[in-house]
Amino acid sequence: LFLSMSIVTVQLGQCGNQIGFEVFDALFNDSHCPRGLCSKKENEAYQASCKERFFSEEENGVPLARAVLVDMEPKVINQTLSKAARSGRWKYGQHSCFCQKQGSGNNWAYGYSVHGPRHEESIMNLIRKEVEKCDSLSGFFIIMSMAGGTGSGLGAFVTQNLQDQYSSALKMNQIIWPYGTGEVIVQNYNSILTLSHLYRSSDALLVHENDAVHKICAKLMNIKQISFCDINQVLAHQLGSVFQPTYSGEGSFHYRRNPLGDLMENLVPHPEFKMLGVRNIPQMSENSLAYSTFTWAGLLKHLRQMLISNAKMEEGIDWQVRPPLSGLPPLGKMSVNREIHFNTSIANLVILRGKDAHSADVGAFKDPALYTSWLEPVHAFNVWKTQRAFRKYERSAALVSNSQSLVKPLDRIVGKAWNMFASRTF
Ligand SMILES: Nc1nc2c(ncn2[C@@H]2O[C@H](COP(=O)(O)OP(=O)(O)OP(=O)(O)O)[C@@H](O)[C@H]2O)c(=O)[nH]1
Repeated sequence: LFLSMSIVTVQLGQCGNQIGFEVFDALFNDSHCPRGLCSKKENEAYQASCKERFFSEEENGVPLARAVLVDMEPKVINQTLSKAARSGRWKYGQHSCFCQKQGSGNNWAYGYSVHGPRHEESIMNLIRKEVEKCDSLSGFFIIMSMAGGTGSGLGAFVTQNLQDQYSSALKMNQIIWPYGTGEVIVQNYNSILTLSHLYRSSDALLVHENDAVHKICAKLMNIKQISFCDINQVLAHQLGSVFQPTYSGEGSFHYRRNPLGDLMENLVPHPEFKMLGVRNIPQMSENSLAYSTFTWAGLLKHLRQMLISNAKMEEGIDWQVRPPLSGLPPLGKMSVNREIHFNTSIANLVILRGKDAHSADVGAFKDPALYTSWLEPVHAFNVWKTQRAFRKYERSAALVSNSQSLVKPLDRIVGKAWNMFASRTF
């Protein structure tokens, strides 16, 4: 009766497949972490809930990721399959991959208009088989880059098909925002095409910026030579801290059944605003973690300031930024310089994991000054909790927000694309 509904993940292109692997690995490792810091019974319920969401069981007992892997070239898929098999703890299904010999060469239209229609039937069949393995389906989690060809073009095509064929299931896309500089020349075109298509067919876009995660690896994790693998592990950690089970309500010890549905309900109150970002705290290397202790009050104070000052990590937060004073007319508000940098939210969800999570005070996130005035502030904030600690963190918090923070990066990409178009680069 209280089993969780399942999520089918679709991993597309190099980026989607590499991230997908790290996500399943993080989920599995966390749910089998020996130090859950909670009762045995509670830990077992947590494991069962995670399993039902993200894994199905093979006959010999090895969990299989509820995932479909799609790429137009075999290299990354083969690497991904063998990494999972080598973990010895979970793997991908033998018949869950679709790949071809030739990529899309960063050509979005090729992914969307050529590969998509050509392989539609095979890909949708694989997805259908995965859906049929679920007792009940919460929805789809679609992982892809925004700037490549296969992941983004084909990903937009597949998302649209999912919308047509599974209109009542939720679709959340995890999209990777490209580095600001030094990547493929057509990334701005590709990004705009991806976003405009997903805006019509997806229920929510969870965005991670490569530049921001790169900085976290450098500053918080102290990694010197940063690889995609490092970036993907940080990203997977953030996603795990959002998608692992939490109690269904205040005082309840049952885990939430429909994670995607609840997430949308809490964070997407208006269908025109569906770009979400994640922040988490604390985030550090295992060495540093061994010597640190945290209080809920301290973590939440920092997390709130990260939100309102639009910082992606704890280091370098601007503590000058304050919510605008209520009662002043909008123009009056803007005249105070520090308030210009204030990041207004539509909705926020705070997720607390670990010791005494029930006693943490999240009142500061309920302040109406944090939110837009055209929605009822009572619906704008939600909190999910569990006593079960996440990975090695005795206490940790994640924040998923629907806020203004992506407006600037979006302006930048649109501006660059127009410039290229105006100088006839296409
Ligand atoms: N975070 C992260 N970003 C990646 C990874 N691999 C590629 N990217 C980003 O994804 C974009 C390129 O998309 P890819 O996924 O490599 O391309 P593809 O979808 O396989 O498409 P084609 O190569 O054109 O067939 C760039 O913005 C890269 O920075 C990864 O493993 N992690």
